[in-house]
Amino acid sequence: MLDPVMTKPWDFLSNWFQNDDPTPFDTANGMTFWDYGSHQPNLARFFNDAMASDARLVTSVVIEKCKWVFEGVESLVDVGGGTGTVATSIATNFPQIQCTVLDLPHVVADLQGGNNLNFVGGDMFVEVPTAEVVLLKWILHDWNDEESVKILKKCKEAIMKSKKKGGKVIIIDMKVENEKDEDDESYETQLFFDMLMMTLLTGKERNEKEWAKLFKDAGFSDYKITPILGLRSVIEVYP
Ligand SMILES: C[S@@+](CC[C@H](N)C(=O)[O-])C[C@H]1O[C@@H](n2cnc3c(N)ncnc32)[C@H](O)[C@@H]1O
Repeated sequence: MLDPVMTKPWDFLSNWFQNDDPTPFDTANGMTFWDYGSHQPNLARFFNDAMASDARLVTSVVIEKCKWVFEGVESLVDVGGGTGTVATSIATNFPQIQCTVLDLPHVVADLQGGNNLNFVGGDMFVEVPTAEVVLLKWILHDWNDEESVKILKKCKEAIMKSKKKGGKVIIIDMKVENEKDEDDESYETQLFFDMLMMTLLTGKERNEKEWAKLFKDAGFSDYKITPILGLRSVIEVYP
């Protein structure tokens, strides 16, 4: 997070307010964060390592506290699943689930799957592989509402094409609170992540009302939120 590539965009906030670039990162580097990663293996490597470290912690908590979200599931695609830390853990703990990781081609190019795990290079805005369950961990907060609705619609198409009925999207992401409670650090973390998503990407952090609007706009009928770790929740979204 302290690599100059990540810190430089903060110096460009003022310029960005006066131009039409999508993000301060674009103003500082002349391309989007994801394009930069595809040109600069170093950024991609340390970013993917950071994501994998977070994934190890969060997945262990989800598997311990929310095992039931995966019970009875036969196929799952982890969209934007990075180098596969979450999917590997799910594939190991739930051998009956056929797991697929979808990520950008350069991220998954050299990765090998296993018995019930495979990697697919692609673009989630174009197609999400068919599966009963679609997992989105740390994905939708990277994108604005319009982009998030497009991703969710692709996820819904993937679920509807699955032969097994009763599918869902499982989102692992932040649900922010608008009211400030006694925990200053937790409130500051929400604000920091909201600013970080705006500075590096086109995203934002969302409260429950904002999440619910995304789900409705993408054609989903219901959802259930289970808080798991700090500000992080598991959100199950039903077609
Ligand atoms: C914030 S990371 C989250 C990684 C992983 N889900 C985790 O939580 O550890 C976002 C991921 O989305 C991937 N990504 C970005 N644009 C994508 C696209 N158009 N199609 C598929 N994956 C994409 C990135 O390469 C990155 O691995």
